[in-house]
Amino acid sequence: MRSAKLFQYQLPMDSGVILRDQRLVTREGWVVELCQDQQLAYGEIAPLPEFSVENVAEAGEQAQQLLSQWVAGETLDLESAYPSVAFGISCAIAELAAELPVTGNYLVAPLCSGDPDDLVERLNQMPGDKVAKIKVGMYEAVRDGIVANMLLEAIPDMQLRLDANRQWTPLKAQQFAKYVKPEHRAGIAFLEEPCRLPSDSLAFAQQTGINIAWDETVRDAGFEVKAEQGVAAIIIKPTLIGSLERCIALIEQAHAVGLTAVISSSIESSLGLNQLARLAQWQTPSVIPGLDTMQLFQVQLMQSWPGCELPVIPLSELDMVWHK
Ligand SMILES: O=C(O)CCC(=O)C1=CC=C[C@@H](O)[C@@H]1C(=O)O
Ligand SMILES: [Mg+2]
Repeated sequence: MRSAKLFQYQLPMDSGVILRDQRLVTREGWVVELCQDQQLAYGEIAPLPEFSVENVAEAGEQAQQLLSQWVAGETLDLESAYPSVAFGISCAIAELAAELPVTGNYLVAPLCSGDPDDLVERLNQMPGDKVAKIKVGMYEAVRDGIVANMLLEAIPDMQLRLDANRQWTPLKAQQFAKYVKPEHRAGIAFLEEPCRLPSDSLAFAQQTGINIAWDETVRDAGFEVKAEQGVAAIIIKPTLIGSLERCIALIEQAHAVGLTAVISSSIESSLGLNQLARLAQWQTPSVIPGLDTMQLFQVQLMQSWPGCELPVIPLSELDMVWHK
């Protein structure tokens, strides 16, 4: 016996969350509940504005069609579903089948987009490998270079991840690199997407010795996982990529050619974030995932994220919009 429900959520965000061009005031999405033989399982469908191709309404509509098929015992074609829908439904199915292990990797790479002194403080308190992520490309490239160099000098055993989100021209990327002393460059685990064009990013990595990682490029049509000089990692944001199967296939391809795969958030609620931590522990156990995004919310959903004290909204407070 199978049944399914779809709940809608709207969660208030912290005041300063800016996506590419807009402020994200409210995070909207859906919670999938599957029930089979009295067993319940959950998944989150949360298309990210400006990043996802689908919007929240389109995702909800498609989720209802697929869930009806699931209840009827049909095989689902998640490969052609919207990425957020495929991810949310496949997580719930994997949870039901006890395929998605319950232990998670909750060691996150602290994310810093403001004061680098706060980051030094957090890193000094961090157990084990010191990994941090800073957003670059928002201010002067020279300033970014100085900040990166300062952090690498202050914490020599740190592995720094940087993310430029394709903001730099090749010239600006060079200006950045100029301020990072050559002896510190190996401390940069990777710089995500320095330039608008992947070919410029690749040339930058090869010229400067600063490793890069693909994030946006992974979602470009025709992307293939391959080993290239200067490329260290691929970033996998499952909500933007698709089903668990698709994410795992990408992770396996990355490992096969010697690339690191980093599971990263698309600003899911604590429900989805916990599942991402479990996916990370399962498929990329030795890599710190990019999941330091709980701080962007004002509330949590259904489950709490370890160490987070924000209030938790229970499922009973959400509107159930569909069931079968
Ligand atoms: O990768 C991480 O450590 C956290 C996730 C993260 O930085 C992002 C998630 C989603 C959209 C973006 O605002 C941002 C990114 O630029 O990658
Ligand atoms: Mg990015």
